[in-house]
Amino acid sequence: MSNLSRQVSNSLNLSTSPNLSFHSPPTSFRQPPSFQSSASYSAGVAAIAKQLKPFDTKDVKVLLLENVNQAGVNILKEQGYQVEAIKSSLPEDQLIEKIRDVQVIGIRSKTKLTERVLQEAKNLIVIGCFCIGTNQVDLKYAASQGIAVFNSPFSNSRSVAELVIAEVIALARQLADRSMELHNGVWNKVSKGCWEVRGKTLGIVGYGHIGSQLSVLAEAMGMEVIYYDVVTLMGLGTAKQVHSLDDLLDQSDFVTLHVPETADTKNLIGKEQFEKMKNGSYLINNARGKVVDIPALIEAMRSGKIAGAAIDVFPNEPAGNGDYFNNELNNWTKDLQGLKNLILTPHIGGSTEEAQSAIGVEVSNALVKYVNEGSTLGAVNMPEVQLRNLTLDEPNGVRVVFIHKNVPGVLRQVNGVLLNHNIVKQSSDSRGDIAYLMADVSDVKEEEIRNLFQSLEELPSSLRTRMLY
Ligand SMILES: NC(=O)C1=CN([C@@H]2O[C@H](COP(=O)(O)OP(=O)(O)OC[C@H]3O[C@@H](n4cnc5c(N)ncnc54)[C@H](O)[C@@H]3O)[C@@H](O)[C@H]2O)C=CC1
Ligand SMILES: O=C(O)C(=O)COP(=O)(O)O
Repeated sequence: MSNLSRQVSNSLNLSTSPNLSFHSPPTSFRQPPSFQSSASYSAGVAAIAKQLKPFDTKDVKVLLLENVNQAGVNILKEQGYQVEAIKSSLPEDQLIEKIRDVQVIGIRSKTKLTERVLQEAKNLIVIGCFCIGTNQVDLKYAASQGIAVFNSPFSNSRSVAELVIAEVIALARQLADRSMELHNGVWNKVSKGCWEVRGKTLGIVGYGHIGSQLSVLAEAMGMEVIYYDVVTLMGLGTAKQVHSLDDLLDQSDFVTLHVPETADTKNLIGKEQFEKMKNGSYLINNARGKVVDIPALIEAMRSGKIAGAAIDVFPNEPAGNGDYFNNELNNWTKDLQGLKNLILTPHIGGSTEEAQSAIGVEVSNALVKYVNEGSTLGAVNMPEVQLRNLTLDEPNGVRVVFIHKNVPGVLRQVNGVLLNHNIVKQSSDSRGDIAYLMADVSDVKEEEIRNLFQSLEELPSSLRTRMLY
């Protein structure tokens, strides 16, 4: 089959453009990979894994926004994909224009992939969030269109935790103000209102990857650590979980937020919560802009209730470097900029060389595994399904990926379509309304692929079908 040319139209969801012709992967893509399935070994045959490619890889169009790290860009380019990498996010109209054309999009925290945008993304099969948060993507709608979403769940956690440590000390010592004053020629040597952090209590809201990492670092500096989380979690070191957010606010000298943006965390910290915090305590927000009611923070800082704050994330953030951060973006910006002992940073919590290259590699590899092999391992909106490799000694093997509504009777229908072929292996799982099925089928002739594809697409439960070979 490898030498046959394929004419398969875009309506089959096999490629981007209706007019493209499809060819087998070049032989250069069939290098023996380092991984061989354990089953092949156990059979005593060192079978070579077959490198699956859905289409001539240069037909795969990828749009990367928000300055995705070069290590990630390179991985996608090495596959032969057509990669367009842009340093900023795009206004919605330009995003819609571009997303229509691509199978793969990579974004960071800024680009909103709403239902409105995704409705236009007719060719899109997968989204890579080159960051932790996935709140910027309508995950449910994406799944309903058979679009898988991947992220990097912890590659920048350490970077955020270290930034918080820096901020805790900087706030306790009013470091940003002193530095700013001296930049302006003012010598202001003060100790009033400046503290050591040793023995102070750090209250962590959200004890996940970042919160728990931070917990360890803070204890090493001699801080007491308490945390609040909706889930009961084991504290690291001597950190203790408290029963409620109010308990945490009541006991903490520093409150730091590490929750995702959800309906429940919107304005989690507002006027009422500031009143419950200790007099002269500090707030740090590296989570998401909407988690804190900023006008309420401004009031609490003006009154002296809150002695300092560090804010890295904002409800509306500029599209890219060099853009203005002013009242047009958020109508309280000027008031915020006028406050003392307030550290403002441009969403740099995860912005380190280490984190960005690790994220680039991790997410790009997940995208390649999904595009080429159908593996959903690590997907955030689909069940996780993967199959061991097809091997080169299985001639004319085809991998069927069938994303479908999670309703009764589908497996019977799919196996009905595949009736005349040997299903070498099959795996299927569901997550909410969506189910994902992969099957490796042997001895499929070139001309049969289209028919199998069409028969699967015609099943009432079908959301998206892909044939990899
Ligand atoms: N400033 C930056 O550059 C970065 C910001 N982030 C933000 O930090 C967030 C947290 O990241 P991770 O620690 O990796 O996430 P995670 O998912 O590992 O942990 C989040 C924790 O928050 C808890 N949680 C959820 N809702 C809660 C609520 N209402 N009250 C209390 N706890 C709640 C969860 O149970 C979980 O333990 C991300 O979702 C992202 O929005 C992440 C990386 C970089
Ligand atoms: O990882 C996250 O969720 C972050 O907030 C970091 O976002 P960024 O990649 O800097 O746009």
